[in-house]
Amino acid sequence: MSEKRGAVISENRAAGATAASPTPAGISASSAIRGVMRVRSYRRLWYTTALSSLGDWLGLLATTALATSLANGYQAKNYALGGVLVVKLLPAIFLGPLAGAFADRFDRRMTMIVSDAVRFVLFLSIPLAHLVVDRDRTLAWLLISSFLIECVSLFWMPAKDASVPNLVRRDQIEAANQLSLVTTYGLTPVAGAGLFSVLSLITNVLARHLDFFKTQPVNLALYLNAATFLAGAVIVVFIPEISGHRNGRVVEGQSGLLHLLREGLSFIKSSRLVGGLIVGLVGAFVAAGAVIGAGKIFVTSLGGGNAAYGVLFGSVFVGLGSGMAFGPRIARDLSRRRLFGLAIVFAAVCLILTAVMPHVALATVFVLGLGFGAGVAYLAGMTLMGTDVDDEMRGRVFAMLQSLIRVVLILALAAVPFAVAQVGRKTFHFGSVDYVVDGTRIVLIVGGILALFAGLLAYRKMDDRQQGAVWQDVTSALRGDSSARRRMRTGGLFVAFEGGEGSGKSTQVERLAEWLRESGTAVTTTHEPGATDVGAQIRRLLLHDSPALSPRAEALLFAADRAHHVESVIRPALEAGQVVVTDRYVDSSLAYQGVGRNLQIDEVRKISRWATGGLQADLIVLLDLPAELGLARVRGRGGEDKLEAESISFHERVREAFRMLAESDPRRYLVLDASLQPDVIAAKVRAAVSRLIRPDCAPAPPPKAVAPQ
Ligand SMILES: Nc1ncnc2c1ncn2[C@@H]1O[C@H](COP(=O)(O)OP(=O)(O)OP(=O)(O)O)[C@@H](O)[C@H]1O
Ligand SMILES: Cc1cn([C@H]2C[C@H](O)[C@@H](COP(=O)(O)O)O2)c(=O)[nH]c1=O
Repeated sequence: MSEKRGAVISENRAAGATAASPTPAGISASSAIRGVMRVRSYRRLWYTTALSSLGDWLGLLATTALATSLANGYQAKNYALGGVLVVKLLPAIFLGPLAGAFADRFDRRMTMIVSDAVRFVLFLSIPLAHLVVDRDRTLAWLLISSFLIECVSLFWMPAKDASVPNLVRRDQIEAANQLSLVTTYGLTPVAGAGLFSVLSLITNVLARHLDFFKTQPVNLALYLNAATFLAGAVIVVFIPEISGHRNGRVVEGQSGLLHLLREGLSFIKSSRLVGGLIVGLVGAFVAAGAVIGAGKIFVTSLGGGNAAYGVLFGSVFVGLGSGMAFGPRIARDLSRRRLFGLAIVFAAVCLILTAVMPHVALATVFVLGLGFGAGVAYLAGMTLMGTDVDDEMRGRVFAMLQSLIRVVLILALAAVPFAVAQVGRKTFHFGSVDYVVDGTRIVLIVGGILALFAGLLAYRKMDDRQQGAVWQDVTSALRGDSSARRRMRTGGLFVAFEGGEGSGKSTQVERLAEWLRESGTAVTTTHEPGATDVGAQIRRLLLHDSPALSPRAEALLFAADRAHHVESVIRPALEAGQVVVTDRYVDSSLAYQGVGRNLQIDEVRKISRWATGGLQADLIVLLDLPAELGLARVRGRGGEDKLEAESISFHERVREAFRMLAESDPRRYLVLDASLQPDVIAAKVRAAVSRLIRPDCAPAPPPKAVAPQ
């Protein structure tokens, strides 16, 4: 429509729409994960991650089992087992930063392929060595190859982690990390343990008939383990998108690894975000190390046995998993920078409370909370590294933090039993009563206090909303108190129609409003740009007056129109409990300016969020139509405006952008084929709107006959 009227306000009987079926402004974890898995290149990377992680867990079980079976005597077996664990942890301490620089300097895909191929050969060499050399030499080779495998894994990990943000959209990074963490620490350990047991059973059966399997009890697992890495390498060959980014670029002048290392270190020193992440993660892992290191003695001091220790230990991981799975759902729109520090503070408080509990069961509850906080923080940290650290630094930052985590864990695990022994039992006298306090409690409290300071410091360093009160943020996040929900409690509902030129938005806005009015609902129909007096002038500037505007100026003018529109038309109508139906809203800016004009979609989103004060539509109806068809519809009416006059490829990109936006948040969108008959479209829209304004979720009976769908 070339010239639009002002906002039409219909003051019918008050809506009284006691909408009880809230449409969350966020997106459910499962649909976010489905969305990210629809990205082909990411899906392939996930297959590789899953295979590699399965190989890692299977490899850990198989190599430790083989090491103990190769050693003779109780002590030697323990040394062999400890030896495998030590050689697995050691490389991270000195190789981590170098591996990160490597991931930033060389083609990440090639790094992953070569790493997987080398791991395949190394894992395969262990059972082969077992076939040709004696037990002692096999054990020696097992330790050497485990060390080398770990070194190679250090190159694979940052290359993989740093690639994820290049394969998915920015708003999908959190879901991608969630999936990757759940796969690595939830699914594959269980699958690896299950597979290991099954392979052991098979080996036992085979050993009854074949001598080979008697002497080679875990080799089947090692062969399969090697195969997972080979398969992983092959899959990465088919993810060319990983290579299409900055990695592999030769930094002009100085491109050496040493230079990259120095550059990485100075970036890490100067970045408040990375500084906050370091402090926070050190705090979180000191807390985790304290619980793991002191857990057994702590449980014993409370009168618990091995079973209680197992439950307490397991609770850390159950909490971690829940934090990663449900954290984003609970935190919703809370800034991830704030969330990171707050989650560590929460974990620290839980640790302190754990330490003062009189009973194992109560302590377990707080250990769950501790794990939950750590899980939320870890996911938020990973997400921030993906969203807020530039591609060229990401490998180094990932690698540095991963190394740091390992070092802190090793140190905490080593220091805690020592500290407990030093503190011993303390007796405090209060009047005539003596209180005996176990050393573990004191160590746990100290660990909690350290973590608390770390969380607060991280929060201070990273807070990006220093003007806004944190309590408001937190309470509204916990209540799920999005502006959409609040409005729906007052009865207001905000529906936006979006789509390309001539897709039938104005027609459908009118049809919906007519139906609502007939059912006695107060409706405001409106549009962008130009629904207010000021807006009408902006519309002229944007669409008709010459000269052409620069893309940024255009984006700002659309935002200015929107700010005035929201303030003077939309918000008052919603506050009055009306249904507001708009022809175009924020998505038009994201699609036309963000994608059509090649401005960054996130930048445009920020401007719109600021202009609207965060007001989102409860339902976005996307009328989807090939650009050519829509343009043919509107060109018939003459008087083309500046945007209509853009090329067909511009309008096709805009269409794709609308579809992509809908795909990333399917619960808020109704995507309709705009080539259907107007009556059919109108009926589908009515059904969706009915579900939002009627508590029983049933579509309202149409006020008049409509064509069958
Ligand atoms: N479902 C439909 N099938 C065929 N023609 C339609 C359909 N819906 C609307 N039209 C016709 O297409 C033309 C454009 O419709 P409308 O003005 O509703 O689209 P619009 O999306 O608001 O356009 P604009 O992008 O200019 O705002 C009108 O002539 C209208 O009658
Ligand atoms: C809100 C908004 C609109 N546009 C473009 C899209 C259309 O080409 C015109 C509006 O024309 P209509 O006939 O009123 O649909 O403006 C945009 O580029 N960015 C926006 O935010």
